[in-house]
Amino acid sequence: MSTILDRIKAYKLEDVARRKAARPLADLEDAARAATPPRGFARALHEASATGYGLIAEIKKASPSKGLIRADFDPPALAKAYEAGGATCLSVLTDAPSFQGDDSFLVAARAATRLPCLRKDFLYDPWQVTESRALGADCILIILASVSDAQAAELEDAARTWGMDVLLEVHDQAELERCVPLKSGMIGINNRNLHTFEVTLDTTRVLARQVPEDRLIVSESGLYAPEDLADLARYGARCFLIGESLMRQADVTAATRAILSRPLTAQGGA
Ligand SMILES: O=C(O)c1ccccc1NCC(=O)[C@H](O)[C@H](O)COP(=O)(O)O
Repeated sequence: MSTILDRIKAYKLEDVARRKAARPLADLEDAARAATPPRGFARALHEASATGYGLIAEIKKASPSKGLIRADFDPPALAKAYEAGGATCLSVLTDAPSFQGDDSFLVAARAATRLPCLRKDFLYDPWQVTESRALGADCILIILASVSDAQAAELEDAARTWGMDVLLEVHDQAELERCVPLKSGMIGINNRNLHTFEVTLDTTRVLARQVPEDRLIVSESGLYAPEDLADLARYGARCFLIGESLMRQADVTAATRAILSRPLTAQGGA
């Protein structure tokens, strides 16, 4: 039986084929070269997590698991609200069919702040990596559950060619082991199973201990309270990717400050 991730992959491959047919590669590469330089996504997270938490705050209108999350949706205003609240980086969903995202949201959010931005989308083809840079992305996501080893290496190489960082996303031990030959220093542990939508912070509790020490851990999804961050910090996660729980708040700046409000101690807990 096909899962949501299978369905996303199927329509994404068709969408990429359409986009490639509509835009010559040379034109896309010109746009990528003309984009403002990458802002150092991984560097920002390393710096923030040296003394506290690194927060990737997500601009997310809707999702397959929750439907519409935020009706009052203004990406530049949300980007500014996150920046004022202390976010380290932004994640912007650009996928339309499942998340009501749009490429223009990334462009507008990045232009509104100085924060490095992740293009949160489903990438299978190096063409999409070049497109991400042309849109201004500072980082791309590679979802190990949805690509082969060869595809992951190819996407990573393309991102490095454009000076972008890469967040490698895993959900189980087998996917984590597949990251070993890859070069990116950031491992995102997604607490959400993208096939079943089940969310448990135990995913981070179990996998974080197995991540090599030279990689930066980002715990993703299902984070609602400062206590969640403090708890996962004890397992070695100092960086977090949070969408829904912040997007549901009227005052996004206050919510961002609040979730970051339990700072780390020297022992790594709060
Ligand atoms: O959010 C979903 O329902 C979803 C379904 C299928 C594939 C991906 C999905 N989400 C992408 C994400 O990983 C999250 O947007 C991100 O980690 C933030 O999660 P949350 O804080 O729970 O909104």
